[in-house]
Amino acid sequence: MGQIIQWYPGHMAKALRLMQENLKYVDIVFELVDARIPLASRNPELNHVLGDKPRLLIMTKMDLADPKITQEWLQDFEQRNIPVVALNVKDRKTPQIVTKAARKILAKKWDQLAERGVKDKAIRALVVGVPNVGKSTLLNHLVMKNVAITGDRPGVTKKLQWLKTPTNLELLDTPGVLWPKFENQVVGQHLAMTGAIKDQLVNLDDIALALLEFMRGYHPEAIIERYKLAPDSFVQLSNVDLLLLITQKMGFKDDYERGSERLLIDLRRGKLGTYTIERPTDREELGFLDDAGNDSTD
Ligand SMILES: Nc1nc2c(ncn2[C@@H]2O[C@H](COP(=O)(O)OP(=O)(O)OP(=O)(O)O)[C@@H](O)[C@H]2O)c(=O)[nH]1
Repeated sequence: MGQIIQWYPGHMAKALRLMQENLKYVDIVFELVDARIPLASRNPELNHVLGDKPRLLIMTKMDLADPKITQEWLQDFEQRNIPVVALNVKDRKTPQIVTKAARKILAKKWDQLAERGVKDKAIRALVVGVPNVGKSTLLNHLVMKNVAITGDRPGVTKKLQWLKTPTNLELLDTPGVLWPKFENQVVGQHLAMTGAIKDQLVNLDDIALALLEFMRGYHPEAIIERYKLAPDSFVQLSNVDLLLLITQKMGFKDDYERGSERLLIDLRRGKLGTYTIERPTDREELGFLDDAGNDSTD
């Protein structure tokens, strides 16, 4: 259960401090959030740590999210003057999309540099985000196979290692790990549903019940079809009874822990369709900042 260590406040503080120290070496921060849980997968502390450092918000796993709600989120962040893109990190176009967005954000500064004779300067970036959000996948995808470590830059405790990309980015080789804000039970459930918290750390049947509650309001037909339930099961049964019924249909008799695990695997593998758990209107309920700078940690 080594992962538990990630939740220690001391570790969180240390990681944030390290990130803060590394910030001075980069031009921009790529903050990754999961498109299905754009609130729970952020850490409001980052707003403080970043100060006025340019940031590009990258909503990952767009292919698993509800496209309509992704559009709502894009608008929401844009209205808050946070430059944002949504993507499937593994998509071929990802390096172009990310590089173009970063260039746009830094265009003015780069124009000034060009006037002073500095041409084609690489953009240096730090990738940050909560566990499982896609940081390593993005790094690997951006550098493609031409991994080249550019050496000899000053660093905090050691020389920093940079990865060059074919699109003229230079990425710090170690992404910054952020911890989710974990005070709110519902936030924890959302993180667990998407797999951002390791299954060993949570009670799977609690998460499965939370998932059924979500599906009840959002997408009942996905559950009905997948597990061949009677159409009115959602109306007649409590979540617990529904979970037991689904467990039976899966052939696990009354082993609802196994049923819960399978239900979550089905969700994460996209067998229940695309879904987005959080909408822009959930900010207040989940105790999240409004991104105008007045966040809940102020
Ligand atoms: N479908 C889909 N899967 C993704 C996407 N981005 C990442 N993944 C998958 O999500 C999982 C986690 O990705 P990682 O790149 O390891 O995430 P990380 O942020 O580096 O995780 P930690 O090392 O735990 O901090 C992997 O199975 C990836 O293949 C995406 O945009 N779409």
